[in-house]
Amino acid sequence: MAAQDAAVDSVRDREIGIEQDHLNQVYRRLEEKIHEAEFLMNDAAQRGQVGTPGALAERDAQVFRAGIHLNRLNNEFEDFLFGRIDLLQGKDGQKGADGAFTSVDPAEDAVRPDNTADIAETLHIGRIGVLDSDYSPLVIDWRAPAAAPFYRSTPVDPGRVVRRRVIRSKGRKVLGVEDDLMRPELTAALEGNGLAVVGDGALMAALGQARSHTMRDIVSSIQAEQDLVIRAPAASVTEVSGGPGTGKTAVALHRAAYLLYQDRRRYSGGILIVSPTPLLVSYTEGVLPSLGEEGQVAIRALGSLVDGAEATAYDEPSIARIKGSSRMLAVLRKAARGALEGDRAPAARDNGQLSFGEAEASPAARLRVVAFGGRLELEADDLQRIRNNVLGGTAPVNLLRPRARKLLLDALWAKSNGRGRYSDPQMLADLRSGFDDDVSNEDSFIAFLNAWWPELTPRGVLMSMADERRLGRWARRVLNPREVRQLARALKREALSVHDVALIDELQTLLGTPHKPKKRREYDPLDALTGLEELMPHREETQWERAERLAAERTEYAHVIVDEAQDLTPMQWRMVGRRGRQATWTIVGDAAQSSWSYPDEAAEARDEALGSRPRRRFTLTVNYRNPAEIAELAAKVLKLAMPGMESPSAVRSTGVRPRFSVVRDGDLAASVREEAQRLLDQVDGTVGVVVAMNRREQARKWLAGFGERVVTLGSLEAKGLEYDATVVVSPAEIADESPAGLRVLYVALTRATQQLTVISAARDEPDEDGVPDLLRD
Ligand SMILES: Nc1ncnc2c1ncn2[C@@H]1O[C@H](COP(=O)(O)OP(=O)(O)OP(=O)(O)O)[C@@H](O)[C@H]1O
Repeated sequence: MAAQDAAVDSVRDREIGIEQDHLNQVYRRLEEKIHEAEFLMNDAAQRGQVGTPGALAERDAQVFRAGIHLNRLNNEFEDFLFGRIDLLQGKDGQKGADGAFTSVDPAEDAVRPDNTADIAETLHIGRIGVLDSDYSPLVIDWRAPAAAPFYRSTPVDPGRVVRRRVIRSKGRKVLGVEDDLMRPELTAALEGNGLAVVGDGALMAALGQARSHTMRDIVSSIQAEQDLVIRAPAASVTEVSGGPGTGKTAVALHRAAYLLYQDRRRYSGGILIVSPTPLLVSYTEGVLPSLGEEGQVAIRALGSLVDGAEATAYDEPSIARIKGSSRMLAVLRKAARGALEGDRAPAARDNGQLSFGEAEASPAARLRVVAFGGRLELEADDLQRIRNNVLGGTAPVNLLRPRARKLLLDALWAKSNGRGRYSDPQMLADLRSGFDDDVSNEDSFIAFLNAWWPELTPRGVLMSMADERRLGRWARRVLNPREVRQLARALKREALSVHDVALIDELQTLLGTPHKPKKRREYDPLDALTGLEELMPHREETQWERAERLAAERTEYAHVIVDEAQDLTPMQWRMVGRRGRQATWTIVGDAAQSSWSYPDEAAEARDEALGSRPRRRFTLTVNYRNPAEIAELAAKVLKLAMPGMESPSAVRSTGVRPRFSVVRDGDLAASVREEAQRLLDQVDGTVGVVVAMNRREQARKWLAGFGERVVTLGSLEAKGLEYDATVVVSPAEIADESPAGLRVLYVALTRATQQLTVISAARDEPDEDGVPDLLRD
C-alpha cells in the first residue's frame, strides 16, 4: 500500500514539475514583455524632455500604451495560469489566430482501431493570452475559442479533449494539479509516454474553500452548462434561470468579461450590471478586475442607478407595493404636470408685483405688463387656457416653457391692438418682434414666468406628492384613499428609499432637462492624445479623464446585465429599460427567490423594457453553494412557496446537518450570540446572521463586537450573498413579513456553504427537536 502511495506521489510530483517548467517559461516571456514596456516608458519619458508639440504628442500616446501594458502584466501575475487540455488531432488540421487547431472534432484517424491515440496538441489556459517569441501559444486566454473545450468537454461529449487538467498555482509556484479524463476508454500517449492522471475534485476543492467578503472568480472551474451561457452570442436577450447557488451571478460576471474580449469595440459603449443591493455590489465588484476587465463595466445597485439620488433605505412591503407598481406611472404623469400649479404658484397682486407667503396657496391670478404705454393683463382664465393648451401633448414639462412663454406673448399681443397699427407686413413683423423683446425683458414678466412655469425637479415633484390632498387629486381612480394616505406619509420621510429612485428616474423623463448652453473650452491639440496624467500637470482635463467622466455620466449602455431580475418592480424595469434602449441584454434570476409578489405586472414591464428582441433561454441546474443537507431543508420551504418548482441538485454533501435551536428564557439576543460564536469556532470564514427586516438594527447591536467575520443582515439584504455558516433567526417572522415572505425565507436558508443553524422563537412553534413548523415535513 505504502509503495502504491509513493508511486502516486511521485507521478504527482513529476506532473507538478512539468507544469512548473511551463510556468517558468511563461514568466520568462512575461518578463521580456515587461522589459519591453519599461523600455517604452523610459524612451517616452526622454522624448518628453524635448518639449516640441510633436514630441509631446508622441510621448503622450506611447506612455499611455506602455503604462496600460505594464499595469496589466503586473496585475495578472497572481494565479495566472490555471488550466491545460491535451487534445487529439483536429479534423481539418487548420490553426486559428491563437495558434491552436480550430476544429472541435477529432480527425477520423485520430483514434486507432485498438483505442490507442496520440496527443497532437497541448494548450495551457490562463487569464490572458501569451505568445512565445515565435508566436506559438504559451497561454491561451480563457475567453478565446480555443479555450472553450476546457469548459465544455465532458466524458459524454469529449470532442478532442483527452485529459483536462486544473493547475493550482500561487505566484510563480505550481502547488498542485487535478486531472479529469474525458476519454477514459483511450490509451493515449504524449510524446511517446503514457498520459498520467493525477487526483480528482478540482471543483470540489474550490467549493470547499472558506468564504470571505468578496466573491472569487470561477474561471478555472466553469462547468459546461455555465460555459454555454457565458459564451452565448449577444445578439439579443439571453435569459438565465436557475435556483440558489447555481452560479447565476458568477456566470453573469464572466459573461461581461467574455463579451468585452469578443468585441471590445462594440462594448466600448459600456456594460451595465444591475444588482439588487449595495452589499451584493461590493461582494461581486472584485471579480471583473480579477478577470482582467475594468473600466468598461459599471456594477450598480438598483438604488444607485440615478446620480445624485442614491438610496439604501427600504420601504415597508405595503409601501413598496404601491411605489413599485406600474399604476404609479399614471400618478407621476399627473404630478409632473400638476406640480406646475403648485402651492408655490404666485399670486399677482394689484400692484402687478408677484408675491408668495400667505398667498402661496392661491394660483397665479393674473399677469400684468406695460406695453405701448398702457397696461396689458391676462386674467386667471386666460392663463389657465394657455396652460392647458401647452400641456395638451405629452412633451416633457420643462421643455414646454419656451412654448408657454410664446403663447403668453401671443395673448398679450392680441390684447394690445398692435396688429391694427400697420398694414405693411414687414413693419408689423418688426413691431411684433419689438413688442416681444420689450415685454419679455420686463421684470414683472420674467418674475411671473419663473413662478408660473418654474423649472421642476424630480425631487421637488416627489416632495409635492407628500401632500395628501394634492396626491389624492393626481391619484384619483388609480390609488385608493388608503394607499394615497400611506404613500403621502412615506414620502414625507427624509431619506429617499430604493423604490423612490425609480420614481425619480421616471419623473426625470416626464419633466425633461432644459437645454443649457455649455461654456466651450478652448481647443487643446493634446486632447486628441492620451497619457499619464502626472506628466501633464497643466492640462484641464485629459482625454483619459474625459473618458472616465463620460463613463460616469453615461446613462445608456451597449449591454445590460440584470442580476436577481425576479426582484425588479415594474417601475424599476422602466428605469433599467431606459439604460439599454439599444442594448443587448443578459437577464439572470430565479422566480422562487422573488421578493416582489406581482409577477404578471413585472413581466409586462420587463417585456416593455426588452421590446420585441428575440430571447434565448438557459437553465442552470446544479447548486454549487449549499451542501445537500442544507439544500434539502430549503427545498421544504420551496415546496410551500412555489409548489411544483424543482430544486437544483446540490453538487456535494458534507455530512453536517442543519442545527435547530430554540430561544431559551425568551432571550433571543443571547441565543443568537451563542450560536454565532459556536459557528465562528467551527468555520474558517464568514458567518451571516439573517433576521427579519424590522429586527435588523436590534440584531446589529446584539452582535456588535463580534468582529468582521460576522455580518448581520435583514432578510432582503441577504439576496445573492453567501457565508460559510448562517444563522436564520425565526423563520416565521421572516415569512410573515410580506406577501413574498416564504420566498424571502427560501433565500435566507440558501446562503450557507457549510453550516446552517435555524433559531426558533415561540411563534415558530418548534417541535421537541426544535424544528419550526415551517421546516417540518
Ligand atoms: N463552476 C463553478 N466553480 C466553482 N464555484 C462555483 C461554480 N459555479 C458556481 N460556483 C460558486 O457557487 C456559489 C454560488 O454562485 P452564485 O452566487 O453565482 O449563484 P447564484 O445562482 O447567483 O445564487 P443565488 O440565486 O442564490 O444568488 C459561489 O460561491 C460561486 O463561486
